[in-house]
Amino acid sequence: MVKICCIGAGYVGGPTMAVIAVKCPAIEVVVVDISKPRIDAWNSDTLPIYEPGLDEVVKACRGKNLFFSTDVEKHVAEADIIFVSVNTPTKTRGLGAGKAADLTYWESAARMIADVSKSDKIVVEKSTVPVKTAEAIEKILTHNSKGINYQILSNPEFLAEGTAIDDLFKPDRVLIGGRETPEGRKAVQALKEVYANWVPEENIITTNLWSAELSKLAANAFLAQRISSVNAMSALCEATGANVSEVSYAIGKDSRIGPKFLNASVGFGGSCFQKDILNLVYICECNGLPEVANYWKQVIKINDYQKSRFVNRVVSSMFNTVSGKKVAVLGFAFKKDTGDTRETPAIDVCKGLLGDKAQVSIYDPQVTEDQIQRDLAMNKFDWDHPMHLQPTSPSSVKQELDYQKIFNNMQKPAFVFDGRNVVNADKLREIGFIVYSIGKPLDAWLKDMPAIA
Ligand SMILES: NC(=O)c1ccc[n+]([C@@H]2O[C@H](COP(=O)([O-])OP(=O)(O)OC[C@H]3O[C@@H](n4cnc5c(N)ncnc54)[C@H](O)[C@@H]3O)[C@@H](O)[C@H]2O)c1
Ligand SMILES: O=c1ccn([C@@H]2O[C@H](COP(=O)(O)OP(=O)(O)O[C@H]3O[C@H](CO)[C@@H](O)[C@H](O)[C@H]3O)[C@@H](O)[C@H]2O)c(=O)[nH]1
Repeated sequence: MVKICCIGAGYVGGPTMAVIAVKCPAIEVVVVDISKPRIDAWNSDTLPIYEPGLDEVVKACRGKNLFFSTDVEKHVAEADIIFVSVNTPTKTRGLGAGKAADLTYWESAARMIADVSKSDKIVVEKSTVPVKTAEAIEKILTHNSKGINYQILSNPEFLAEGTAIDDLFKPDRVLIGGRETPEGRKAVQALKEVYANWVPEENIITTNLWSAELSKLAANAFLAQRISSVNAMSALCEATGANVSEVSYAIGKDSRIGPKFLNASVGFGGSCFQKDILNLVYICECNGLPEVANYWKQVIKINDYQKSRFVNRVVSSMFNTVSGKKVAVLGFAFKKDTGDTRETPAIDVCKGLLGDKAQVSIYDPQVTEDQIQRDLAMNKFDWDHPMHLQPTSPSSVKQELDYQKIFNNMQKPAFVFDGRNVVNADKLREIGFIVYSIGKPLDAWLKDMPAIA
């Protein structure tokens, strides 16, 4: 029986390994982590992350061929294939602080693998890492190899939170990079055979190591760039009377552009886009490519601009101050169907409003009050915050808001600011609300109170 061990039981390690286990009954999969509360939660009825469909997959194979354990060394020693799926946050100190990826967790995992291994291993980079990381890992592993043969593969993960299980069941592609040597090709083949249990062969791409590592950063940069592009357009739409949804639809009909990922928003969030673009920017700078670095930096600058623009709209609409005014914030996670608050634009929006002394009440069915308090207490540089994986109790009860009742109880004029273009603005206007929708023609009220973006 092939044995897989995954180091890191987070948003990637947990769901990815659960899907491998459910699709490959002949493989034993053990997910290990240094965090006991996290492992305990994976072994309980309340999983540490909320992801539609995850409970069912875990329940189907946990205790059969899927295990969660804190006994990291034992399971690493026994494994044939080791996935490393630890966090790789942005460095907050020292060389490259604010941009470069912090590989502390990766390095300690690699050193531990070198220490405890007694048989040949395939070590798979699942975490998103800077291009050329495999070379550094190879050095750590082979430095003290005791005759053990290590093959390093890059197998970046492309799942998006909120749709992780669907994405893993039907990936657009699986990417495997390896050394172009006979041993390297053999290792690539071994990993390919795992995925071939459910992924069609034509969707499994094999490349060299550096292409695989860089493709992950490139994919996230391209995706985030689309959002910044449409968000930049949303500002111009508001200034001209164009409607960003109509513009997105019209351009998305061009098959070269395509319709996906063109929704204007208050800005992208999540643990990946900003971190990975900053990392890309740093790599470009280190390779003497400042023009390329500046090009990608703009994607983040527009994202920051979009968040400030939203806050400015709120404040300027209410006579340039929200001091003492009660603002309800509906939704705090970085997107729907997740409880993850890493880099959520809601943090910046709430901080902007609190900075203007608003009274802010926040609600998100997937996020605990403690988590929100921690997020708002953190200063901007604490990019990775390990507390985010506390068990949550997913509530699937959908509650419809009674906007008429809400309106009746609010001070007038009453406002709704929609950072995701999800409310029915016409209906709300009929009730009497002044509504701001990103990138849509402005209400007369808002036109008279131009925001300084
Ligand atoms: N979150 C996503 O949607 C997503 C998608 C694709 C790729 N990625 C990438 O995957 C990687 C992991 O992301 P994540 O969101 O799962 O992170 P996470 O913080 O949710 O999980 C990482 C886990 O690794 C554990 N860990 C750290 N060092 C360890 C060690 N030495 N030994 C054992 N366990 C250790 C931590 O305790 C934590 O539970 C990152 O590089 C990220 O960029 C994330
Ligand atoms: O048209 C869109 C699409 C997304 N978003 C926002 O963009 C952010 C990121 O969304 P999404 O990409 O769906 O979620 P992530 O879980 O961050 O997934 C991204 O980051 C992962 C980590 O690297 C990759 O694996 C995925 O392929 C990549 O989509 C969220 O705040 C969304 O609300 C928009 O504003 N407009």
